[in-house]
Amino acid sequence: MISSSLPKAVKIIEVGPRDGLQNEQQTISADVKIELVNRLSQAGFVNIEAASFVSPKWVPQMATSAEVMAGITRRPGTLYSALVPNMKGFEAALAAGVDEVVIFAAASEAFSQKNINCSIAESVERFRDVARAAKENKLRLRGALSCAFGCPYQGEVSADSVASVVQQLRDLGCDEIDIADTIGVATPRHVQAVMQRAAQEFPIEKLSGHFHDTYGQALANIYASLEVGITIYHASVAGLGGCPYAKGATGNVATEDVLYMLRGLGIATGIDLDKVVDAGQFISAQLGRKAVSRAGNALAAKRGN
Ligand SMILES: CC(C)(COP(=O)([O-])OP(=O)([O-])OC[C@H]1O[C@@H](n2cnc3c(N)ncnc32)[C@H](O)[C@@H]1OP(=O)([O-])[O-])[C@@H](O)C(=O)NCCC(=O)NCCSC(=O)C[C@@](C)(O)CC(=O)[O-]
Repeated sequence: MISSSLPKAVKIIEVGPRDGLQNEQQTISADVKIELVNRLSQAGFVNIEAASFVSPKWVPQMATSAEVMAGITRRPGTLYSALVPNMKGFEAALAAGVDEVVIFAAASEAFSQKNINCSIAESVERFRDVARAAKENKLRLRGALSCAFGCPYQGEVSADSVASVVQQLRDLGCDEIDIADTIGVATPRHVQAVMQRAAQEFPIEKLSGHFHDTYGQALANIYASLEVGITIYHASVAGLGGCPYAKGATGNVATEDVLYMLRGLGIATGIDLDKVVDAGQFISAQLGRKAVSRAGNALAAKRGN
């Protein structure tokens, strides 16, 4: 059932420093990453995905994660999150002082193998220890579910496969679960169907939408998710991003575009759009290219920078 009214407020998780930068071919210094996180903190995000404690052989760009976590200025009220694939990653994340660990599974067997070198069942077993350790250390636990709308290796992914992994992540004790369109193939009705199926297994207010914009559908998919009551969204400043294990995947939906749309809809986020535009211009200049965010570039041009 689609509710006729949209939520009055939503939470935006800024994933640019992690999902956004992990696929960059050029080495980005820890100092630049720290400056980016600091600028995003000042913009008012309550949750920033700042790091990833994965194997540096698999994702070299994230090898500076401990340095980044040590160098940032923490804003009271902001949670700093990091991806953790196993206990080795958990120990590093704990030592680095992350507030929230993100275990990441897939709704597709093929993607699970390519991304974390094990089956979905094996990944859930591996995450069991991480989940227990997170609880023991009073860290927040988030579960990410990749390829919830399609897989680059096996194609279609059913809503029931998504629901089955949502159930398993719920049983591990996740506080929040991300339903991710890793390769950006979803369209609005499909998104609503999958979100509603996932919500049969996990409270809808703790489900989030993580949309890549590969096919230009991300804002439409967020609007469709708002219609069914999803109130947490991931976005990446300047539209940074791509997954190293999903060929052709482009960036996450740009945070500036999402904030611009939400502002127009009268939906509160608590985030200062101007400061996000500045952060987007900063990181794009560092990367030597124009930001992918249409709203970000338009607002920057209007201001004359
Ligand atoms: C899971 C593994 C480690 C398995 O990788 P493996 O090769 O099967 O594991 P292993 O246990 O044999 O370890 C291999 C080497 O990595 C080391 N190692 C092992 N673990 C760690 C660790 N945590 N931190 C640092 N080092 C580690 C380990 O010590 C060893 O080093 P060596 O002995 O060869 O020198 C690997 O596949 C991996 O790191 N994968 C991560 C891939 C990744 O980060 N992908 C992008 C994430 S984005 C995503 O998933 C989608 C999402 C969440 O963004 C949502 C969306 O957009 O849709």
